[in-house]
Amino acid sequence: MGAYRVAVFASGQGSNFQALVDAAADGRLGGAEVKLLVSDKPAATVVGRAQAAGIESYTFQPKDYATREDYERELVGMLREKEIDLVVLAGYMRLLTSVMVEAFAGRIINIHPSLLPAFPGKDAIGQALHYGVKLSGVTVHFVDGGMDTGPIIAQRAVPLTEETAQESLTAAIQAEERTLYPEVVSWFAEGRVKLEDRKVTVIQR
Ligand SMILES: Nc1nc2c(c(=O)[nH]1)N[C@@H](CN(C=O)c1ccc(C(=O)N[C@@H](CCC(=O)O)C(=O)O)cc1)CN2
Ligand SMILES: NCC(=O)N[C@@H]1O[C@H](COP(=O)([O-])[O-])[C@@H](O)[C@H]1O
Repeated sequence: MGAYRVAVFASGQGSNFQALVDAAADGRLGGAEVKLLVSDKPAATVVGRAQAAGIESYTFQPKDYATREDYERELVGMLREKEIDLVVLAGYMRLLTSVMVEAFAGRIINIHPSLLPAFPGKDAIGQALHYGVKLSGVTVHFVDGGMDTGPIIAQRAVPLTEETAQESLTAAIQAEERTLYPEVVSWFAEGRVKLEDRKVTVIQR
């Protein structure tokens, strides 16, 4: 049996992508390999990170397709052809339709910069600051048909003080993300994640 094959979907800077690539190189990804980067933003920084790491990237522009389903059907075909085991969304800023969600049921995860179900969607950090929470954090969850509504796999808390501003909270959250996401992917590579209804269990080694 070959290595556990991961495709990362990203639209922006790619710090989570880089953390996953670095973890694989350091042997901290449970034997998984990042085999592909997919981006809807061909000029995004993350694409340059993939090129620098020697990882294949596939970019597309949603405006070139009549519907989301059209480009997702192409993505599904490619992911199957490359025998991808797990789709890891890492700052991928497009809603997935049932085409992707059903084709990779139980094999698509996302990282979100809040303690879901609080502050789903865009600008979760800004939402948390505006609300005045004393504790925010990071969530890794399964991706389902809703926006950030899938079963929760792992969470890490990040405290706020009166001095916490957007920049410092973003830095603290992204530091937690860079540690948590590789750990969660390694659990999948080791076959230790079980999902029953909405209950997620990670089997201890
Ligand atoms: N079916 C699902 N798809 C996605 C999920 C999910 O839980 N279920 N998570 C998101 C990630 N995400 C926040 O975590 C997110 C993605 C997309 C958007 C959004 O408003 N996108 C717009 C386009 C924005 C743009 O082009 O810049 C859109 O899709 O029309 C907000 C939050 C990933 N997908
Ligand atoms: N709603 C999704 C969302 O807000 N995702 C967030 O986008 C950032 C991507 O950073 P990166 O491109 O440096 O990995 C990450 O902080 C991730 O949690």
